[in-house]
Amino acid sequence: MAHNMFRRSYIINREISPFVKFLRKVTVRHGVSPRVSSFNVQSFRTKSDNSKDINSLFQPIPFRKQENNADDINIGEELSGEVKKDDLLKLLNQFYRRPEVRRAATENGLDQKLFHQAYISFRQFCLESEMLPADLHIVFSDLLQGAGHVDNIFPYFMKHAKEIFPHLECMDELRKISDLRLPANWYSEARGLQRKIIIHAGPTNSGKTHHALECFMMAKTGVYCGPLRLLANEVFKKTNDSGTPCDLVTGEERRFANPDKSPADHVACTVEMCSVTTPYDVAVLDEIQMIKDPQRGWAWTRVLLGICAKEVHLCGEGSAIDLIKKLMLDTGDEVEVRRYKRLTKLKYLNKAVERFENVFAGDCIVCFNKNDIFYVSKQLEKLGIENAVIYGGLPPGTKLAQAEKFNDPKHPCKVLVATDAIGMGLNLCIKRVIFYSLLKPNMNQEGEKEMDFISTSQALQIAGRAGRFGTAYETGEVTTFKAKDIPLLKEIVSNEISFIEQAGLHPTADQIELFAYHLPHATLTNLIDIFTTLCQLDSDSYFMCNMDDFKFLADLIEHVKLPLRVRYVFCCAPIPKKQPFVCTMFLKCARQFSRGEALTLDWICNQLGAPFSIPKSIADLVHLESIFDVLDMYLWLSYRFPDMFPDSEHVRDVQRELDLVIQEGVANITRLLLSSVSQIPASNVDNVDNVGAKTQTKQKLLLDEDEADNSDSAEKNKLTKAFVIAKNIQNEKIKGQTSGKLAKTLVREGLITTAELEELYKEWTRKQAIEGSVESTKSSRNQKNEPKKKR
Ligand SMILES: Nc1ncnc2c1ncn2[C@@H]1O[C@H](COP(=O)(O)OP(=O)(O)OP(=O)(O)O)[C@@H](O)[C@H]1O
Ligand SMILES: [Mg+2]
Repeated sequence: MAHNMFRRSYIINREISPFVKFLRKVTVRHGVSPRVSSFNVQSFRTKSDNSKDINSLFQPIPFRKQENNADDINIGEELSGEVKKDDLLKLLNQFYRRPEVRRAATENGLDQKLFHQAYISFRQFCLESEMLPADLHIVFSDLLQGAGHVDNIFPYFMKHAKEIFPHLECMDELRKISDLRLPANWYSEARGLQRKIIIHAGPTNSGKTHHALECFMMAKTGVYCGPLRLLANEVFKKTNDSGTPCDLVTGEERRFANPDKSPADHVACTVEMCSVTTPYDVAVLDEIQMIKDPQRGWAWTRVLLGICAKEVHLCGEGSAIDLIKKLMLDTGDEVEVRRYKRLTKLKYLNKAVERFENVFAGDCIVCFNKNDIFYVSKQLEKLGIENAVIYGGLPPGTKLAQAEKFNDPKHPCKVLVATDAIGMGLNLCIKRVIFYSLLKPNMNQEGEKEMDFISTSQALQIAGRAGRFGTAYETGEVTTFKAKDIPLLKEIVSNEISFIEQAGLHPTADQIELFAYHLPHATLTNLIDIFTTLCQLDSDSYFMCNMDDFKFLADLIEHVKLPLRVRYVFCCAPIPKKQPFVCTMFLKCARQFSRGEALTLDWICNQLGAPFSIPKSIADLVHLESIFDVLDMYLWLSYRFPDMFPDSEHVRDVQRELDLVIQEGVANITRLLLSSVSQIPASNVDNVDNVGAKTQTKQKLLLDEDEADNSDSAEKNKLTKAFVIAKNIQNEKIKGQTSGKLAKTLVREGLITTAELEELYKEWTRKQAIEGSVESTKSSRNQKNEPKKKR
C-alpha cells in the first residue's frame, strides 16, 4: 500500500488533463516556458498548530491491568464480598453523569476531553482487572449496599487519571521549565561583563564586515560568527593569511592554525557552533538580520545575548537596529551604531534582457529553483555561451570552483547562473544581476511554505552582488529577464525594508530533557509540541522558531531505541529532509547507533556505494549531492559522538574526492542536461511541496527498499507539479481562504479568472475520485503479490 501511495502522483500522469492544458495556456500567455515556469513552485505546508489546546497534546498512557496470580489473595473480596461487574458498571455510569464530578475534575485540570478519556480508561481498569485494589473494592461494595455516596469514587478516579496523564501532577513545573520570558538571564557569564555592542549597519557591499574584521584581527582574542560555512572559511583564510593564527569551527569541520592542534586565540565559526562560555576580547556576529529567520534565528539571539566578549560587532541591515537596542536594554550593554554607504554604484536598468542572446560577459542570472537553473544553463549553452552554475545543494568546493572559473579574467566562462545561494558568502565579479523570476518559495514563521514575491531585503541583498568593490566592475547593474518584471522589481526595491520586530528562540536540550523527566512516555515530537504550546515568551521581542524540521527527523527515528539526549542531538543534524536518500541514511545511522555498532568507514562506504564515478546524467548528479550531504551528516555526528563515528578523517577524504567528482560533473553540466532524458526527480527539486516530500520520504522509508522509479519524464514531472498547484488551491479553499496568496497571485497576474479557479477545484475533486479508484484497484492487485517495479 505504501508503495502504491508513493507512486500515486505518477498514476495521474498518464493522460493530459484539462488542467495541464490550462497550465500550458497560462505559461504560453505569460511568456514562460511551459517546462520551466515560475509556477512550478508550491506553497502552503500545513501549519504545525501551536495555538492548539494544550490538553489535546497529552496522550493517555495505557494502564496496567491488575492480574490475579494464583497466590494473590483478593483482600477486597475477602473483606466485603464479590462485586458483580454489571453492578460496577451501573455505579460508574452514575458517577460519570454527575455534574459535581465533572466540576471537581475540571478543578483538577481535566477538561471535558481529558475527563472523558480518563473515565473510559478508569472504567476499563475497573471492569477488566481481575482484582481491584482493596480500598476501591470496598468503596464499590459499600455503595452497592447503600452505604456512602457515588462521589466517593472520585479520589480513586483522580489517582488513575494522574497515572495515565502524568502532566496533571507537574503542570507548574512544566510551565516553569518552558518560561522563556527573560532569555538574557540564561547567560550568567555574559551578564557578568559590561559589553559594548557596535552595530555596523548599511547596504550590501558597504564595508561592514571589513571594518568589523579589522577590529577582530587586531584584538588579542576574537571570534567571528558567520551564517555559512563558506563565510567562516573565508574569514579563517583571510585571518591566517594576515598573520593572525585562526581556527575554523563548523558543524562538520575543525581546523587548527597551530600544528599541535592547541586552540588559537582567534576562531572563525558558523553561528550555531559559537561557544558562549569562552571569553573573547572581540566577537563579530555577521548578517545580524538573520535573527528573524524562522528556522535559524535562535542561533543569532543566543550569540547576541550570550557571547562573553567585551566588544561585540554586529554587521547587517539597519532594519535590526531598533530590535537590538531594545534587547540590550535587558542586558544593560552599551550600544553604538556605525552607518555605512555603498562603496560602488548600483544602477537599476529600465530594459529587461528578454532573450538569452542578450546575455553578456559579467552577467549573473538569478533563479529561485534548480529546474530554472538547469533550463537557463541549457539555453545559454545552446547559444554557445559558457556558464558557471551555483546552487545551494552543491558542495562548498564545487561552489568555489564555479565561482573561481567565473571570476578568473582569463577563463572564457563569463556568465553565471545561480540561485540566491550567492546572496551571502561568495566574492563574485558580477557586472549585471538579472532576476530570471521574482517569485520565490518562502518558509514563514508558522513553518508554512508559501510562494511569494521576493522581499525588499532579499532583492537588495541579491542585487547588491553586482559591482563588488575591488572587482573589475565598479558600477553594478540590475535588471530582470522578463519585461513585465521590471516595474515590479523597481517597486520591490523602492520599498522600505521592514523593521525586524522579534528575535528567534528555541528550547534547549536541557529544557527538553527536563520535560522528558516529567513526561517519560511522551515522544520527542510530543515533548516539543507540548513545550512550544506551553512556553511563555515576551512576544514583543521574541518568537519561537519553527521546529518542524526537527520534529520531522524525530518522527523518522521515533521507533529506534536511543537515549533522549542522543535522539535530540541526532535531530539537530543538518539533514535536507527533501532528499529521501539522505533521510533513509539518517535512519540507518540511527539504527546502527542504537545497536551499539560503530559506524565505520567501511560501513558508510558500503551503504553509499563508494567509490563514486563521474555523473552521466542530472539524476546521477543529484544523487551524488545527496551522498555528499550524507557524508556531511556523518561528519556532523562524528563531532558529537566520536566513539560511534570513529572514521571522520577518512570520511572527510572520501568527501573531498566526491567534491571533485561533483565538480567534474557540474563542469560538464551541459552534457548532463543533454543526456538526461528526464528532468531531475521531483522529490529533489528545490521547490517541491514539503508535505508531499515528507510523505514521499516516509513512504520510502517504510518500504526501505530500492529507490522508487525516478525515470519520470519531464511531462510527468510537470503534471505532478500541476496537480500540486491544484491541490494547493484546493487547500486554500479548504482553509476558507479562497483569496489565499497563491490564488491571489494567479488572479493578480491575470493568469486565472475566478471561473477558471472554480473549474480547477471541480477538476481536482474529480481527479481525486478517479485516483482513489485507481489506487484501490492497484492496491488489490498488489495484494495478489504482483512483482513491484524496480529501478
Ligand atoms: N576600506 C576598505 N579597504 C579595502 N577593501 C575594502 C574596504 N571596505 C570594503 N572592502 C572590500 O569590499 C568588499 C565588500 O566589503 P564587505 O564584505 O565588508 O561588505 P559588506 O557591507 O559586509 O557587504 P555584504 O552586506 O554583502 O556582506 C570586500 O571584498 C572587502 O574586503
Ligand atoms: Mg558582510
